[in-house]
Amino acid sequence: MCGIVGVVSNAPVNQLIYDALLLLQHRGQDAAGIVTLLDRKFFMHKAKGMVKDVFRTRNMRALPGSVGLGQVRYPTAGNAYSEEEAQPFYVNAPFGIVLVHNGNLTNAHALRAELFSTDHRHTNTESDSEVLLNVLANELERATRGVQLHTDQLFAAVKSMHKRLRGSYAVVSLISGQGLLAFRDPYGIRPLCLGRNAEGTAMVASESVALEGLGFKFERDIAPGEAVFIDMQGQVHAHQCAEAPTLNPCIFEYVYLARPDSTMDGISVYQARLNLGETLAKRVVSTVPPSDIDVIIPIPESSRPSATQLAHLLGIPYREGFVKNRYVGRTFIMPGQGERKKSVRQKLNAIASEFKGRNVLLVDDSIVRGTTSREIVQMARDAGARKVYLASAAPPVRYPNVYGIDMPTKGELVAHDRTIEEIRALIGCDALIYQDVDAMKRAVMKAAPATAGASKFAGLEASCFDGYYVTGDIDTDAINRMNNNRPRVEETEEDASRLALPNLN
Ligand SMILES: O=P(O)(O)OC[C@H]1O[C@H](OP(=O)(O)OP(=O)(O)O)[C@H](O)[C@@H]1O
Ligand SMILES: NC(=O)CC[C@H](N)C(=O)O
Ligand SMILES: [Mg+2]
Repeated sequence: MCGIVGVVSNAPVNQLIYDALLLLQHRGQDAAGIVTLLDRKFFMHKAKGMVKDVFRTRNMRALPGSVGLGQVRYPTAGNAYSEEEAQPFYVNAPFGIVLVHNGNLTNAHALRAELFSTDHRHTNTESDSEVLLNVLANELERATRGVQLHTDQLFAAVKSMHKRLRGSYAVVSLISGQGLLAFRDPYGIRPLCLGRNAEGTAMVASESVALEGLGFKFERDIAPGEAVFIDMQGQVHAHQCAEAPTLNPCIFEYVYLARPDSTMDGISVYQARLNLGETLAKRVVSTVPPSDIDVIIPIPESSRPSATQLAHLLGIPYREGFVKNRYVGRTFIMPGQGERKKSVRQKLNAIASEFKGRNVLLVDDSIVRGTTSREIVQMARDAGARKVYLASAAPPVRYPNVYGIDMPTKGELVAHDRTIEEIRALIGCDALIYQDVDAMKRAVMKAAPATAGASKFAGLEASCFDGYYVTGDIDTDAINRMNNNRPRVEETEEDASRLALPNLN
């Protein structure tokens, strides 16, 4: 899950895109980039790092034009260390196209070979997004051969792309001299929405928070399979380009990835997290008697809404026992286990008085590799807690995710092939309570307003919890191939042996 944004205005857009990327920073911390368009010429600046570090004043001055796009990257394919794989990507023909992508292609390997052998196109990085751009270029070239570019050709190109691409993709692209083309995969796995401000500037973005935070009015989500073209005058043309689109948004967006103040496909992320706390409360009481819990403490940041609701329903005091260092980013999306582990300690510090002599129930939104939980449980014990219980607002993450969350190896998942008791022993808590898969799905769907209708959803993409891959073409070979092209980071020996099961006897 990266953050993407595109803008068509009649005033300079560099600052607007920068501000939107800041609002989407939680979706990617690894690299950032902006392209603007002025008189058919693209201006680009991209580099590794957070938005505020990547763009200095001199870089901003070198981004003129009233049309542009940007991205914050969380690598899921290719090389996390490569500056070249920061987005946007550029290709010179046809017309000149730049593109940003959120998601993960599951057939990038086959497409790369096909692009070379059949389409005679060269890609120069390991990024699946560069492959995606070249497929767009190829299909656009084919659709416009011998004719003037018109919206019909743009939509025909997206239609052909849907036939070639597999996996998840929310895309924003700029076509020099023409306008902005945005589209979403036929399963609607990754989010994308559209809005406008009082001056008539149009914006597409991954999350509604980017629109609302900048004074734009949210207009609508882009539908699965739909393409939206915004011409240079700001006029929006939309067309359904997929044959049988269905809406299956990624459930992990609601659990962890998105900001709580965003609404995606009609579902408020905050309300979904409150609901998850509510259903989690039922699981907690069936495992630990509430009278045995003195205090409920969230593991900041993302678990807070679920923890407040849980505490409210159980009638147990809610306390902020961990203080978060706001200058350390999100741990889960950092590349490399060593960095993630170190960051948990740097990021969270316990207030000993909230733990001393108490039975505490710690609440997290999810437990993936178990990095956070293991450190936090130990910190709670070090701070003097008597008993440390742990509850997760999401069920065990047992299967690889191949749609844009970097957790494709089963071996990395603390819950894979382990019983709850084994996981509990590994994490080191006195009781471990997980949400149930169906309860999680119901809790998120319950946050869909009656008017928008739960009926528009075919389901929620929840493969990392239930092992069901909505695109239907994910087997062990596909997962192995993607593993071979994962963002790789050097691991220490200690990291490698980290998940070895301790002797439980
Ligand atoms: O089991 P793990 O592999 O540690 O992953 C799960 C943890 O990572 C995330 O926190 P993160 O620090 O990324 O972000 P947050 O501040 O939004 O909670 C998530 O909220 C869990 O706390
Ligand atoms: N998280 C994402 O959306 C990643 C986009 C793309 N697959 C990359 O690795 O750069
Ligand atoms: Mg967290």
